[in-house]
Amino acid sequence: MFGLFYFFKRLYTIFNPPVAPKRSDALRFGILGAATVAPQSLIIPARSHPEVIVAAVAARDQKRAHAFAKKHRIPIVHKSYDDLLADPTIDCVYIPLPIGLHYEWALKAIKAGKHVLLEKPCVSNATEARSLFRHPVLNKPDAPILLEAFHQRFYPSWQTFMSLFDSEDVEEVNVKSWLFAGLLPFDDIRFNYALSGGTFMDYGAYAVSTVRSIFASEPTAIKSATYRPLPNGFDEHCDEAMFATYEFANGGTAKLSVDLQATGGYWFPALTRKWPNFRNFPPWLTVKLRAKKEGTEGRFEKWTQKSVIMNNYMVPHLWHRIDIVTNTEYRDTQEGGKLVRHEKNIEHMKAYNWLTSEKDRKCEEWWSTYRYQLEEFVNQVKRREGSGVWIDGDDSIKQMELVDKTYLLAGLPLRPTSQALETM
Ligand SMILES: NC(=O)C1=CN([C@@H]2O[C@H](COP(=O)(O)OP(=O)(O)OC[C@H]3O[C@@H](n4cnc5c(N)ncnc54)[C@H](OP(=O)(O)O)[C@@H]3O)[C@@H](O)[C@H]2O)C=CC1
Ligand SMILES: O=C1OC[C@@H](O)[C@H](O)[C@H]1O
Repeated sequence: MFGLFYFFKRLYTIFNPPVAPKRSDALRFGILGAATVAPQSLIIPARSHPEVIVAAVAARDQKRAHAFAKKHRIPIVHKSYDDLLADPTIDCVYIPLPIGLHYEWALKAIKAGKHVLLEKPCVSNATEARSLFRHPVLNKPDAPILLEAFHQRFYPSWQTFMSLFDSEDVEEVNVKSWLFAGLLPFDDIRFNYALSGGTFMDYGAYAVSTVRSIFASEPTAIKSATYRPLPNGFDEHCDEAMFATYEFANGGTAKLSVDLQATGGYWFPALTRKWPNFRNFPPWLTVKLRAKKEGTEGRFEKWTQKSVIMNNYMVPHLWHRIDIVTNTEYRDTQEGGKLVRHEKNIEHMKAYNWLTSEKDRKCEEWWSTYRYQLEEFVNQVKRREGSGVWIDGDDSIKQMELVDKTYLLAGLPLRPTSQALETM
């Protein structure tokens, strides 16, 4: 009963956080585009941050820009994205544009000396990623900060989850990221090749980032990659779903299943094949660790095997649960290792804030993934240490290299490179 009350109170506060008085040295953010995601990813989190002011927005359509600014109490409306970048009162720029425009505007923004919070995935492909993250502007002293906004990695539950195992011991990872069919129209920006759409760019980006973090390395091989196309009449270069298997140097494998139009899976498949499928929503993943021999008692060997499951790894601030499943087996060495006893234990964990052992890290139970991300972004801009969680440019480049390789193996073209590409 009390649990339910605190659950709803936390949810309410995520969307209605207390407003912090702003410091005189607060960073002034501008947003490129009146994007749907901007309130959840920046505008609401900014309210509780004493060092962040959302000061300006620019949209292609002036009426839309003014309506957006009024709704979210943003004082300045610029006539164009270029005008916003030229505004000397703006320190940081948030870019929630379609992926195909990320490179061009992120490059313009860093060249204008702005710090950039860039929506995920950072750019369309690895060529763009290398050009952007290795751009000479970022090597200067006092260079702007550029962050690919993989918000979920900043959240305590992800860090807690990662602390529960050693990457070397991971045998198998299974990621299931399905969005039930019908929520996104087939003409959404996510399914538009010219804008670098595709399910693997969207939900897939989270899945790829996740397995790369879990193994703390890049795959040595892609064992398989297959996709399901969009229905006839929609973009043939965009994947509606992608299924891939990767192999890693420690012998482990990762299986990804990402789908933005999940259907079927019910009884009477012929009848229900087009029904939306809610089975793997919210997205979740399992990490299976190698079995370990714990010791010997007389003729018996004790073995344990753990699996760690992260339920709702993408937006854990709404709700999440970490399950730790431990299988203990006793084997008789005089009977060829015959199983004589099996015990199964399941523990549940949650981490809506940092653990007690991490008390020096700042947090509130109602901070969203985006609020944690904003905290670290500001820490980096202000050259402060922060929680230590960060995603650097090399990480973003490797991420896009794997996305590219997967698309090619699946038989789809790389997402198109921007006309604005600069080669060094
Ligand atoms: N971190 C997260 O949790 C999420 C991240 N995202 C990411 O955020 C970005 C935007 O997603 P979302 O807010 O859902 O999308 P929207 O379609 O709502 O917003 C995209 C914005 O891009 C602008 N835009 C500029 N050129 C184009 C064009 N040619 N076609 C369409 N839009 C254009 C529009 O701005 P204008 O107002 O100027 O017209 C629009 O507001 C994507 O990169 C996506 O991957 C999305 C959802 C969640
Ligand atoms: O980043 C995202 O997170 C939430 C999803 O619903 C969305 O498609 C994606 O762009």
